[in-house]
Amino acid sequence: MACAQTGSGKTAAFCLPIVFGVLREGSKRERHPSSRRTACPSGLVLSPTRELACQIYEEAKKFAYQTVVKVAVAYGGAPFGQQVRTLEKGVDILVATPGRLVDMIERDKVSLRKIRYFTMDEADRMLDMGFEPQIRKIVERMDMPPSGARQTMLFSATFPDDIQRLASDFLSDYIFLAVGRVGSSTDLIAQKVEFVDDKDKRSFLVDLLHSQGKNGSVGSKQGLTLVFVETKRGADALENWLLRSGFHAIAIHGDKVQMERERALRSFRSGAIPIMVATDVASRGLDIPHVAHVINYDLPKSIDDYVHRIGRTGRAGKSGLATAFFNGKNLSLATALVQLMQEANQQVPSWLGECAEQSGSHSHGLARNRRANRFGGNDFRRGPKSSNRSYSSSSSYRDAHTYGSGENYYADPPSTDVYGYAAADSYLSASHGYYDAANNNSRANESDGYGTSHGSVMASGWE
Ligand SMILES: Nc1ncnc2c1ncn2[C@@H]1O[C@H](COP(=O)(O)OP(=O)(O)OP(=O)(O)O)[C@@H](O)[C@H]1O
Repeated sequence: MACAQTGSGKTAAFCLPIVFGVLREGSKRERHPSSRRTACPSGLVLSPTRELACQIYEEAKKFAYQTVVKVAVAYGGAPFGQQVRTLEKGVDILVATPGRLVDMIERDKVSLRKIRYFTMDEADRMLDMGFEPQIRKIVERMDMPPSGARQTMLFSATFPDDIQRLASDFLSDYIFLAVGRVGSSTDLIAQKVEFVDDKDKRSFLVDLLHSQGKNGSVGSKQGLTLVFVETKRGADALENWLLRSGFHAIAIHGDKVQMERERALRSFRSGAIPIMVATDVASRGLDIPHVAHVINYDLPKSIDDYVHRIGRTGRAGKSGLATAFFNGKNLSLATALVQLMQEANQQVPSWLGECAEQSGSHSHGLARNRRANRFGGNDFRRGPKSSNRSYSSSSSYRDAHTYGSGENYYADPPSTDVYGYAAADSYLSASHGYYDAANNNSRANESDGYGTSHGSVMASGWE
């Protein structure tokens, strides 16, 4: 179970080991004994959205470049037959969205019986209410080898406790790996919050875009702006409004046919259309290099969604800007937003601090939970109290607690702040289990020698 901030390079972190594993074991590209046409990949990567599946596929192909490893993609909204024909030629690593995968398995086009590497990207999203039944079906009822017989990797920038608990059903004896402050946004993103009433949002947005420059592009020609709204209808309406106001804008949401979605993304990515209005379909995983500004025209309900949305900028060591329109409807988010901004060294407007205080004990409670859940490599197996525990010595902690597998496996931080966020750059990792490289600037060069039974664990930051 691996957590690292948005834009820090998780795709490579799961693709490379799979490609390496397939190469090491020799690409067999097996077919099902009873049906020569059924593909039996050894690696499976699941993604919550079609666009993200395509992006992972493109990345995985690069990592497998000039090797015998074959990568394929299967996602809904695109012609079934075409994808099947590719699979029939043989595939080692299949990247898929859950719905299309289930369809392919049920039609005997794919079998999971040879899976050795199973990855869920955006795993917390994959295991929330929307996807969990499908994932359970894929993992538990579709011939996939059991958890001990395959390597299972779950990746996300956010990992709430309840989802971790659920995820452990799919894992056996696993390591929790955290790089950076889990669930937090990177301080490469400058976060601004403006108080804007619903009725003023359009004119506020237009002013903001005008101040950015011609056509709403940020700075240089390629500076792109991504505007998040709550609903599909809202996305279309705002796209129309922006077009009528003289901006080049395009909308992307789940009600558009796949070709339109892909066209929108292509035009935005290339800079031909510098403003994209999106629902949460574009909030996770998408890596669009020149997104300079993310605007939360409508704030999401959960702070984790906010973290993923603003994470479309400030990627791969670059800086970015995120602006949120906040009003009375967003009070329940105030406390978590204030905390998040403080943790990322952002200036919090005094009125927002007051909103957080006014929003009352309910959200304070939420915030406390979040704090306990978020930092210091917040492996839920450590228990809720761990965030406030002071670690006087690693051995006393190790003696006091043992998790799941019955092994002692800790990487105890020499010191933690009140969030349980380890201040140290790196520290011991024991034989198995929990590992936390707590500093985003963790030093790859100094991180050798973390002897784990899985081999050494490298934590690479941006410096
Ligand atoms: N070692 C590296 N050096 C430079 N760039 C890198 C490195 N690793 C990854 N990148 C680049 O960083 C960008 C972000 O990577 P990636 O999309 O994998 O992030 P992520 O952690 O999965 O983010 P998210 O949580 O938003 O899905 C990509 O453009 C990728 O090519």
